[in-house]
Amino acid sequence: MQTPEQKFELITRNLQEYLGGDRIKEVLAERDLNVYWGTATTGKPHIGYFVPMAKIADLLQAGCHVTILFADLHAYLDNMKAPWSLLKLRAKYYEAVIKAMLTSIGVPIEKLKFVFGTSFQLSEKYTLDVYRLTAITSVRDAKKAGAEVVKQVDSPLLSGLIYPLLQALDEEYLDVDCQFGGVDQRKIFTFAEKYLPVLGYKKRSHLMNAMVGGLSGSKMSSSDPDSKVDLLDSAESVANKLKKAFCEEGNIVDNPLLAFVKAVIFPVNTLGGHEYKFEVTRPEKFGGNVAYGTYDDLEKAFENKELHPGDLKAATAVALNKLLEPIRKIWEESKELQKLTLEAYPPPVPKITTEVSRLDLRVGKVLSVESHPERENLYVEKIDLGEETGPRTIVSGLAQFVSKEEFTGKLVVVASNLKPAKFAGVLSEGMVLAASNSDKTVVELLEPAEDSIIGEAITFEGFHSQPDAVLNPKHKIFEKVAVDFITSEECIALYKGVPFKTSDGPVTVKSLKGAHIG
Ligand SMILES: N[C@@H](Cc1ccc(O)cc1)C(=O)O
Repeated sequence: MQTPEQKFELITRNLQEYLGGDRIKEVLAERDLNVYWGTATTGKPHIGYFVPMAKIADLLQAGCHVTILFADLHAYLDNMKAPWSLLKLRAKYYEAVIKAMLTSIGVPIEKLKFVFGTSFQLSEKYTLDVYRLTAITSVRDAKKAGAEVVKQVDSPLLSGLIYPLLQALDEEYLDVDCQFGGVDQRKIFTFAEKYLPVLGYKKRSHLMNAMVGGLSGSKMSSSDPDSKVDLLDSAESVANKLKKAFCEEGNIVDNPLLAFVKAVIFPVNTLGGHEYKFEVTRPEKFGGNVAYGTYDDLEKAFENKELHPGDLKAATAVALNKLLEPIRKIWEESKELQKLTLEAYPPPVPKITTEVSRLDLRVGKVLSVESHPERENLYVEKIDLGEETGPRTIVSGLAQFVSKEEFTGKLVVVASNLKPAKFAGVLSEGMVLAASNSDKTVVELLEPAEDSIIGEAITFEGFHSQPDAVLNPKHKIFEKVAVDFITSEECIALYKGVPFKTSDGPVTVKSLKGAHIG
């Protein structure tokens, strides 16, 4: 049996900071503590996640009731780091990988409670509390609270302001005494301490672990592949990344490797009072094998230059791979998890450049349509392409196929970087795209989806867009590309089988299938 003091010691050891220690002690004097740790289900979790996992092991050992929150809605609210369509899949991936990590370090996962944010954050009561909270929170406080967690962008979104409010409410709805998180969460934690009581809810305590730095010296981030070690990286890749890590001989202050060994390797391997030695293997001529029983011994040896960076890196790679091996094994043995990984984090389609990349196709709005003064098969339109220089004049051979009434006001697709050319005396500054059947008896306009934006570019997935300012007519780029413009069985305009797209979806024609576009 542990005393409340022993439990408190275990709960708070190795933390960078905690708030509300007295309240924790009060609870412990009567019963075990209810705690939760939340993670937004965004990018793939990396090895830095071992730090909170080690603390979760401590919490369980101290008899705490621990809940793990997969904050799926938060992943969306933070600049759509997880797009809505991938939300469920990302949350599933997190669940699998976090459970694998816990298992790898010997934590009995059946003692934990796992909860998804959207399973309770969309209830009527919770939603009303969000509104109540928005009505008493200043924009300034909301902004400040999220500053170190929510991605800061040039034009901040409202969702990022609401994020900390929901995190504060989670404490009430998960019915805990205490929230645990990285020290980066500090401002959200103090926000919660200030505002929950205003809503008539209990003020919670907060536990904060230190953040481990990225291997190149900065914060570990998914956007810098060399600074981040993924939980499913191969053993060789782990060794290679550590080899490249920033680690100066004798420097113990700015040393991501040592920081990682201190925050993860020692705590994880000494859970439950286990004996552990950090082992370094090296040839006799470099001092032979050594083992360090405490982090302090290791640090001292490194500071005194008795341990070389190369040897520290190799030894850390071995220790880390021991933690990762069971996780890799779970994935290797599960086709389902491999599939989930690909679905939750679809690899970006590599883009290619072809002649279509050089075209500049834009959404235009037809403002007016006149008959051409000399040619009865031609129209002269004014078309708005959203340009500061005003609408363009464009001549089109559509008079026999489309009435003026039908044409006026329509959204169309305009080839906007053709060299301006005269048609029977009228200068045309572009070309309206249309599909036609083989004997040219039916011609139909290409129609962007109705909420497309005037002036936006038509895109083709998988193809780069690098339009020429003006296409040289001698090279016949447009003509060459147009050979591969064709409408599908669903009347969608395609280039080599890829739809013409705007922000509102594919571009279509009224009825022509398998028809050429020009
Ligand atoms: N803010 C946490 C995620 C989180 C979300 C909601 C919570 O209630 C708790 C935690 C993070 O940065 O990952």
